[in-house]
Amino acid sequence: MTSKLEPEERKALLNALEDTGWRAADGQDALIKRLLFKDFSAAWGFMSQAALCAEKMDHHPDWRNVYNKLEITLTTHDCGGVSVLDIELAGALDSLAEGVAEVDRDIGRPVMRLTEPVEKEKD
Ligand SMILES: C[C@H](O)[C@H](O)[C@H]1CNC2=NC(N)=NC(=O)C2=N1
Repeated sequence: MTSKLEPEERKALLNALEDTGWRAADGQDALIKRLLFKDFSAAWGFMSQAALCAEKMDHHPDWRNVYNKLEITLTTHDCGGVSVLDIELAGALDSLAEGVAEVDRDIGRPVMRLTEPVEKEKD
């Protein structure tokens, strides 16, 4: 069973990853990163490659894609937190994203919506 990173190790590894846009997620023991692509095809192309890579690593991202945006969350179910497997997958995804995506550092924004809220019709 994979174990959670010890606090000191987690801090050091996360510090290094923060330069590439990864953050500790809010309200969940996980890593999160948002990427921006030229268009949907570029996002999907990356996701296809990333899926094959994740499958090889037997460690898989939680992700949400809206057109050219991708929000990736990494966590390890077995231990209910961030393990070395998340750090390794984060590094592999960063290599695949090089040159095809830019980091969306505007992490303070609300989570992407599938649709804009519909304005209620007035009687
Ligand atoms: C049974 C299988 O090995 C596990 O479910 C693997 C598969 N992919 C996984 N992916 C992620 N992100 N976390 C896990 O703990 C995990 N566990």
